[in-house]
Amino acid sequence: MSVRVVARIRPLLEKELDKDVIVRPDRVDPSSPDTIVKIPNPKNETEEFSFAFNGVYDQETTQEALFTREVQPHLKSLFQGYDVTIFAYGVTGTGKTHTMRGGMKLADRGVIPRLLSGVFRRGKKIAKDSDGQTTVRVTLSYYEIYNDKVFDLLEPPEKRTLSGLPLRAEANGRTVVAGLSERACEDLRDFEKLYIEANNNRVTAATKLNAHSSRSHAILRVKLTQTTDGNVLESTASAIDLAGSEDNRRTDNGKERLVESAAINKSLFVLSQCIDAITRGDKRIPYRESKMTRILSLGQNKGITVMILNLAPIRSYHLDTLSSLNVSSRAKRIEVREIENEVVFKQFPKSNTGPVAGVVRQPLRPLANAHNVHNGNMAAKAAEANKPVKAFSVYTDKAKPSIPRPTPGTSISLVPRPSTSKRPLEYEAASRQAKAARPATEEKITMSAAEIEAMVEKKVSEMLAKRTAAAASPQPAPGQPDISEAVQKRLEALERRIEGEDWREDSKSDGLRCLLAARQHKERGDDAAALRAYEMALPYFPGQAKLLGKIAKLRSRLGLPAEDEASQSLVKSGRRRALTDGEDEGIQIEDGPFSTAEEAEPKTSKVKKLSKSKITFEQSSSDDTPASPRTSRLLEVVNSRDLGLIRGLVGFGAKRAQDLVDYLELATLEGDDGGRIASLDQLRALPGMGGRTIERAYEGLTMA
Ligand SMILES: Nc1ncnc2c1ncn2[C@@H]1O[C@H](COP(=O)(O)OP(=O)(O)OP(=O)(O)O)[C@@H](O)[C@H]1O
Repeated sequence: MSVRVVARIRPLLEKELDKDVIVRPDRVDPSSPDTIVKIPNPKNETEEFSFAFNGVYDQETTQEALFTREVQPHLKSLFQGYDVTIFAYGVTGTGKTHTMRGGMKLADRGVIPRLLSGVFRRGKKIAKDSDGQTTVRVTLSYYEIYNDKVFDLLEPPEKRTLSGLPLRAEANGRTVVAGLSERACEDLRDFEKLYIEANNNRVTAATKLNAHSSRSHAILRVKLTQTTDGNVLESTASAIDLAGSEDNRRTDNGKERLVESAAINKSLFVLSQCIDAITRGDKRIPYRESKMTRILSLGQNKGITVMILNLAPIRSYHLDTLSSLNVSSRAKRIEVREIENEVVFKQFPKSNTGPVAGVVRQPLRPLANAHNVHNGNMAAKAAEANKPVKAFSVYTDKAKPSIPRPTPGTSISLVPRPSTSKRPLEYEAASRQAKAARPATEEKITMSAAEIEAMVEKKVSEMLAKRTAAAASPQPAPGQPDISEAVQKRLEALERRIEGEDWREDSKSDGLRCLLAARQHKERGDDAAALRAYEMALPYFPGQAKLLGKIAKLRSRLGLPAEDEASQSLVKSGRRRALTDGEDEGIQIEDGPFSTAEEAEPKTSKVKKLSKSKITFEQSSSDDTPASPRTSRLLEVVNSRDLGLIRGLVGFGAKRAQDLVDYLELATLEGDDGGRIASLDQLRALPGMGGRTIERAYEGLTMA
């Protein structure tokens, strides 16, 4: 079954009554329910885009109706041993919290209290119908991901550590939060008490857009344990209220909010990247890039997933709405193999020694968990059936011709696009075949270094533009030389670094990742998403003329007003403050000016001026005067991208050298200057190269 994606359009708020409504539900034919969301093309208002979903709920939809249609049917499956995940996605202020949590009045209660009510009711019925043979135990854990750190909401805020709780991958493929508390819940009253208390712990702060904006992703896990004659069946319902993405210019966020916002936007951005990667059938899904995506493991959790896309109907959300519609309509194409949890024989704790309602620390379980040990069974079953163990795949309807990409001026209907990508294992098999078919070319490594470099760059470009699926064809395209194993290894190493853990902690890579994603969106023709990604990259590279140029171009293409300088500088100053204060280790960037002398805007160059005034060596070789031999030598070493040579520079350790090389390789993809550094100013403008770094390297050069 694919991830079920439904859209809910919220009503106008009191302050919006005079606003222009641009989002409307529609249906395929008059007798069917709404399944389509229509929204004008921002470039041509006379046309409308249509996005198809599994269900669309209009402004009049009550909390009860939504629950009855979308959640209640899965309660039975939950008790049959399937895991159920329900999550709300959408821009800030679109009604996610309202949908998931709702209000205090009975009619206003959202999905979560209704879900719990259903669980308790059904649990009691099962116990009664079995004459007490079956016991049903409900335990809760509730946590939030705030600035990419996990905090237990069932614990008071004073108990939080700076780094939050760690995540751990279990043998069954699930990601769990280590050291999370669990509390047993006897009935709805128990739950409500806990839930209200925990929500008070949740980090909320007012923004201009929404006075009760939630600044964290909140994840409630309801664990159901059914025991009959010592046999235990466990299943979990997860209800997730994601924080909303937001545009910092629109929300007028302060500095602290900017840091939060960067973390929220990043995780949601990674989520959209994961959705894209899964639907394309990529081998590597970037789950690990954010804690939220690791936990959500969209398409990997083996149960039932419902994504509720919340939408605001008004024009001020136009581009944001389009962007969420794009992401969610792609999510619909993720297919999840439903696998029910196995009944496990287990010595259930005797009632006199077992935990009662109260705090129970979830033990650090051994990797081979006694419960829900799917992996072995799954693997065995999969082997039997000759099926991949992986629980997701993408619809691939190769017989159908591909639907052309939406172009401006065309009304599109985003029904699932036939994908040309392969399922993961097919892909792997194909890539193995491709390697096997390679030996003949492997032997003749007669390329020059420049040719190899060009090949690497071309290949990296393909990889990073996520075209690898196409490249996985067993036969190389006619006329295209295959690449050697050595080059292949180099590419893979680079890709690993980009995808890898080292980069995740490094904010420079976050910025680069945004640039890469922007480029991918641009290639797909999704200008709105590209603009968003470029704008997300801006705080990492403030004042970069090229980046600002791209943003300005896209904004004008999308018919948006030019970038507001004041808000830009707010983003920049907020970013810089966050960096210098070191408030958030997750997004720290190294020291130094980020702008080149030519590119920086005057008001952002305070730090730059300070560091520049200390520099006594050759200031710049960017003007017409020829560079000194020392400058030339330094640039030559840098542009060689030779790790050995670069590490020979004073102040360049392994990490800094590798970062520089990676940056240059990635910059090659972005820029039209071939990623070459032409001046000291340009070099100083690279992330991590500021401060005294370049001065020391320059002074440390010994000239023959
Ligand atoms: N279906 C609805 N019916 C009535 N009011 C709604 C509905 N959906 C949202 N609202 C109202 O809209 C406002 C914003 O909703 P909410 O706080 O749920 O947004 P959100 O998407 O969770 O925002 P954030 O991401 O900032 O947390 C609230 O005042 C809420 O009561």
